[in-house]
Amino acid sequence: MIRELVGGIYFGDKIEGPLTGMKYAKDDCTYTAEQVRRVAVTAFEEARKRRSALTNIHKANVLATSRFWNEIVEQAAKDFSDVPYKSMLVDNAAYQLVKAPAQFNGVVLIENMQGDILTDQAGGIIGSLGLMPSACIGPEKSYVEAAHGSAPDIAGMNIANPYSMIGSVALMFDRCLNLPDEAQDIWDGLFNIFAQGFITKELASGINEHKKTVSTSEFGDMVAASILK
Ligand SMILES: CC(C)[C@H](C(=O)O)[C@@H](O)C(=O)O
Repeated sequence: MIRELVGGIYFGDKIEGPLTGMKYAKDDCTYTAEQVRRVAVTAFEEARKRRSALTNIHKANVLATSRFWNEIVEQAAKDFSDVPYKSMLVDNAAYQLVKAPAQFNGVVLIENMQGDILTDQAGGIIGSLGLMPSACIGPEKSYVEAAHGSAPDIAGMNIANPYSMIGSVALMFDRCLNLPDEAQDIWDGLFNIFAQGFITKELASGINEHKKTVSTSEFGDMVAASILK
C-alpha cells in the first residue's frame, strides 16, 4: 500500500488551539499536482517492478481533491501502459478489503487520510498490525518504522513480534540504502523462520495455535542465523 504522507487534510489550514465555545471547526484538504504525481509515479514504478496491477483508491464521487487526484494519477498512468490499472471508491475498497482481499494483490495507491485508515484495516486482515513494515520515502530523506505503536504495555517482556521492525530494516536496505540484494536476504531470512512455523506470543492464537511460540530475541536470533547462512 503506497500512501501519500505529506499532503491532504493532515497538513491543510486548521484552527489551532482550544476549540471550546467555537461555532465551527475545520480542516482543509489540499493536494498539489506535484505531490500527487510524485506518489503516483512511485506507485506505478513499484507495480511495474512487481509485475502487478495498481489499484488507485479515492472518493471522487464527493471530493474535489479526489477528482484532481484521479486526473493526475491517470495522466501518470499513460507512462505505465504496461501496468494494469483500476480505480475504486474508498468506501467500496474498505468493504472489498474484508470481503475479497486477494483482488488487492499488487500495489494500492491511496491518499493520506484514507490511507491511514485502510492500511490499519489491511493489518487487521493479515492478522496483526505487527506484520506491517513501513517506509516513509521522500525525495531527499527517508525513514522506516514499524506501522504499530511502541507497545509500552509489553516493554521488557521479550514477547513483542519483531516482524515489522525486521521488515522495516529490509525496506531501509532496499529503499534508503539502495541495497536490494541485502534487503532480499533479510526478507528470505524472515520468511524462512515463519515458514518453519515459528511465531511470537502476540500471534499465537486462532489459526496459529499449533505453531511454535518463541521469544522476541529467539525469533530475531533465528532470523539473523538464517540470513548469515
Ligand atoms: C500517529 C498518526 C498521526 C499516524 C498517522 O495517522 O499518520 C499513524 O496513525 C500512522 O499511520 O502512522
